[in-house]
Amino acid sequence: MQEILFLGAGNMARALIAGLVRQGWPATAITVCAPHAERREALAAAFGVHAAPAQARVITPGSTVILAVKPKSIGTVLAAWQGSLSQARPLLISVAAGVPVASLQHALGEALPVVRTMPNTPAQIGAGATALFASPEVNDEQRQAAAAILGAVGSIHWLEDEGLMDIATALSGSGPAYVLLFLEALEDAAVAQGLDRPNARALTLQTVLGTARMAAETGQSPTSLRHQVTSPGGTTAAALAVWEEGLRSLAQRALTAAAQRSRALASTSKD
Ligand SMILES: NC(=O)C1=CN([C@@H]2O[C@H](COP(=O)(O)OP(=O)(O)OC[C@H]3O[C@@H](n4cnc5c(N)ncnc54)[C@H](OP(=O)(O)O)[C@@H]3O)[C@@H](O)[C@H]2O)C=CC1
Ligand SMILES: O=C(O)[C@@H]1CCC=N1
Repeated sequence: MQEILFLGAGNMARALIAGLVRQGWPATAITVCAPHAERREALAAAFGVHAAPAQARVITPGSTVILAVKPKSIGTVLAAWQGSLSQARPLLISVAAGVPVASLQHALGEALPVVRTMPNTPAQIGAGATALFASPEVNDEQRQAAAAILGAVGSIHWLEDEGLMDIATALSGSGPAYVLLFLEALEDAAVAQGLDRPNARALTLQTVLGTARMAAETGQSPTSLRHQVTSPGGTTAAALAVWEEGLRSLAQRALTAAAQRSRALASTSKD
């Protein structure tokens, strides 16, 4: 199994490591490197991976490096690792929102093979969704290596146009937060109308889970499945009339805002 070095020990590194180890990736083939000892050691304790301080700049040839730091830290981190990356020429997988391959290669000072990805936090239970874009320097073997790593923690979706990474980021990278906000809003509305919180939470969760599974497993379109719930003149139609007042335009505005922010993050990585 190939060696993986994580640069960064935050939320996304944790989600990917949790998912990889849960899916059977050997923990001893994973090293996590970050400046704060508590955070990297917490990952070592939780998952059995190796932890190393940020100064340990050794990269094994043939390994994969996963860049999991904030866009604004990328310039500093790549400058610090430049010598070791240049020598070992590993496959570099970036999970950073908004940061184009060209910016990463500019920071590296050379065109190393880079797979730019946008995973999401359900990766921690093997239920992630990742969009991927490969730079021209990535060979078939490296493409397969990236697919094996991200594919171990969920579904993978290659994009041929890097420009689409911003909308993929807005949809699936940030998407878990939208679904969670929807869960919160439904649960709170039910509680406000008298349902106890444990029942409100359980009914909300199972409704969203069951509906997503039904859509995935039947292969029917969301529109068709929605019609099956909606009796003419019934309760669902009464609620949908309210949702239709704003939900679709809110979805457009929310994804536009996220995609714009993704594009803007590219400039923070050059600081
Ligand atoms: N959170 C999410 O849902 C998603 C995030 N992403 C992307 O993942 C990346 C990380 O996000 P997230 O995990 O949420 O952020 P966090 O702030 O949780 O983690 C950032 C990590 O970067 C580490 N770091 C900072 N400087 C260095 C350095 N010099 N060397 C090594 N590590 C360093 C920090 O170290 P320390 O812990 O020591 O301070 C920290 O562990 C971002 O680019 C984001 O766009 C992509 C998809 C989804
Ligand atoms: O909010 C963010 O910027 C990151 C990228 C996608 C999800 N979280």
